[in-house]
Amino acid sequence: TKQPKPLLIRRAGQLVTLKGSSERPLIKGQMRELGIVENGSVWIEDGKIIMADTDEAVLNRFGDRLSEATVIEANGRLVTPGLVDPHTHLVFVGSREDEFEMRLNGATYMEIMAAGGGIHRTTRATQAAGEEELYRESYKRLDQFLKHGVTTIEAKSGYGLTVEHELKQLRVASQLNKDHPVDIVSTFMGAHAVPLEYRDNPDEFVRIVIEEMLPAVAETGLAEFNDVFCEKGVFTPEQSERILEAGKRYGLKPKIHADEIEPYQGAEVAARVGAVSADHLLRVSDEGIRQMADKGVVGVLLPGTAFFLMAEFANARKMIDAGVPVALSTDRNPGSSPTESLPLIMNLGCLKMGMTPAEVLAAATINAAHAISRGHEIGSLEPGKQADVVIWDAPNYAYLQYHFGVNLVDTVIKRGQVVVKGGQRV
Ligand SMILES: O=C(O)CC1=NCN=C1
Ligand SMILES: [Zn+2]
Repeated sequence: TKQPKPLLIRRAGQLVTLKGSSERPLIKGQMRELGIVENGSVWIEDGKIIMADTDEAVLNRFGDRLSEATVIEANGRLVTPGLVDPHTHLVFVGSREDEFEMRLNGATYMEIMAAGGGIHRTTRATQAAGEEELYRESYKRLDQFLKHGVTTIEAKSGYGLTVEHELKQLRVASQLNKDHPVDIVSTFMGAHAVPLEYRDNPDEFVRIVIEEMLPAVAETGLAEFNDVFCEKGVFTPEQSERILEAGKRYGLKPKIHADEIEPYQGAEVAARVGAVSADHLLRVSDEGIRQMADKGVVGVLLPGTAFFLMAEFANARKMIDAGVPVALSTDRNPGSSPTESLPLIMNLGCLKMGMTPAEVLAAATINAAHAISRGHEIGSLEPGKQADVVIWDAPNYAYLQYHFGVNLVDTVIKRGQVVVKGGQRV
């Protein structure tokens, strides 16, 4: 078949390459080394980055083929790798703005959940929904992600809580991965909540997750990771560890929702099981931080949830300085973080978690890629990487965090194809 024409993105004011970060996530001062090339250009062929360097160097090598290439002028604007969101609950139906209003009238997230709302409510709606409705509602959220510069996301199940409905969610995510430009990496999260009917016997539900759900999911190959909501009133550290160790036996890499609402040793569980990431960490202990840094567990921070639940923010500064590789995510879900704007999450990283504009960019690209085991394919602009690129209506990377609350995405390129132009889907 005829290969598509080469694509040349020319003359970026700042080309953020993040080169040299494919082997392992960035820690400490490395998170501030963005590999910026002034007046940079990118040569793309067959959906891959061939060269990302100064305009002069790229033209020296490819100038004789300029006439056969499609040229996009960056005209001095900022060019970065496509953003990566390593933690979403993408596949669900419905919304919970009434619970949002209840919380603003004094109710708490856990009170609402204990009364049968929250996750249980979205679970009932998702169990009742067909695959077409789940697909259609999730497709719209993927368009929002793409318009905000996000080119790869992780998507969890966890609103099914039965074998049948968990597999339904994972099938929808798999089909969306085929049909939509945004790449999707899937996580099984049967251990998202203890269904109300097992509230008096949670260990029976843990047994169902381990003995019935995990083998069924593993057999389909529809999930790469296994995640658990380790939280007071949900799954204990002991139950979480059993579920994650069982997932490893089926080849599913562990992730964990850790220390989100109460300090609960979730980070310590992550270090013990060798989790790829521990997520939330608003209440993580110093010992948990030390163990995560020691084991290279990526700390995925979700300031959208802290913002939306009016809770305290994770101490990113402390984790970065302690050597934990930090990533950022929207935690897109209908209850605690209903947003697809990873750029807004980056603003919160700066304004509420003590991160610098360079660190939040590393956290929403290469470190997020490592949090979903994709550090070799995406998250930086280097030869051989997938050609996922964003041209921003901004002169430099600091401007992204300075001009907040609006969408500054101009063009998104996914595997070498223009999929957003002038901020609109094409
Ligand atoms: O509230 C939800 O639907 C999702 C959630 N899981 C753990 N925290 C929030
Ligand atoms: Zn979550």
